[in-house]
Amino acid sequence: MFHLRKVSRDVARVAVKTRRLSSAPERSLVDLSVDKEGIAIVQMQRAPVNSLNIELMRTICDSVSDLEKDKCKGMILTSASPNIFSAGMDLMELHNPDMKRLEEFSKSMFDLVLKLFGSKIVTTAAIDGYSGAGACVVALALDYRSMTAGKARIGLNDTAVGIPPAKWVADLMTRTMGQRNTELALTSSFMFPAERALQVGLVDEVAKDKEDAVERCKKFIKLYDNILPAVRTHTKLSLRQDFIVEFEKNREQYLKDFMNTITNPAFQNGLDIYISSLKQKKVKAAA
Ligand SMILES: CCCCC/C=C\CCC/C=C/CC(=O)SCCNC(=O)CCNC(=O)[C@H](O)C(C)(C)COP(=O)(O)OP(=O)(O)OC[C@H]1O[C@@H](n2cnc3c(N)ncnc32)[C@H](O)[C@@H]1OP(=O)(O)O
Repeated sequence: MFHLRKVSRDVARVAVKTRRLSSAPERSLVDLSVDKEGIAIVQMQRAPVNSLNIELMRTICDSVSDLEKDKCKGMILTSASPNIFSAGMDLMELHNPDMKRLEEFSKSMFDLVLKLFGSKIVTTAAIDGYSGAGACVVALALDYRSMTAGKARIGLNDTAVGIPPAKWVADLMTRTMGQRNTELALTSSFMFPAERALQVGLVDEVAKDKEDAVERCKKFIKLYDNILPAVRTHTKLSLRQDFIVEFEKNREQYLKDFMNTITNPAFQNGLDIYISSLKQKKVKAAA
């Protein structure tokens, strides 16, 4: 939890609205606060591993929209879970899914990626722990990433579970890491420690701990203090327009591809085994 000296009225309104959007009224899925300089911290708190289900993705998406409306300077996406930024897509959403919900899930995922990638404000992530697959995609959609050294790993491990990454996912990674590094990362499903992630450009800075990661994000956001926000946004979006246009154009196809992948019986069998192995790990650890 961050202790902020002053929270504006606007921010209080944002926080209330965000809380209402949560699927669990008694406990918000994100903790949202804004400091006196207009920098927001959007802290995911969907225990135990911040797996991205529909509700968490929508809550993040709506939080960013609210921050944009309130003309926030920038946002820092981070996590309340110790040692885990996010475990990626919620596997329970993908396992024996209800078709209607799966479609909603897919839409929420696309909406989130587009919202983050095309956001008017400066978007950053303080990554303090595991950030695999879907979580890495979310991080890649932001402007800047700082990651703590140590046990934390980041990467797109789709091929390790037998799935070729979607074209838009590869495109997103290529924009950040270049063709060669993306090719190596995606074909090997390598999960990068912070120092290696920095070398290939997957993250921008290595931090010593979460607090340091957050501070580095703030410093990055403040780099824009002397640039007119409208000019910065215009420049950013004109450089990103090709990806956004291509995504919108192919969105229906991406949806179909996603639905086909998930509903493929071979994928479901593999997922069965994968989920059992995750549960088994816990049983073994307890023994
Ligand atoms: C499938 C995509 C097709 C193509 C789509 C196209 C584009 C999509 C964009 C990119 C694709 C993304 C796909 C994904 O993101 S799939 C998810 C990938 N994530 C993982 O494989 C991570 C799996 N989890 C772990 O490795 C570990 O849990 C950990 C995150 C490293 C944390 O380890 P630890 O602290 O030891 O905690 P546990 O392992 O004991 O887990 C606690 C608890 O949480 C459950 N859990 C873990 N991960 C997930 C998850 N992703 N979804 C749902 N639930 C998860 C785990 O089963 C434990 O539950 P129980 O307490 O009930 O046992």
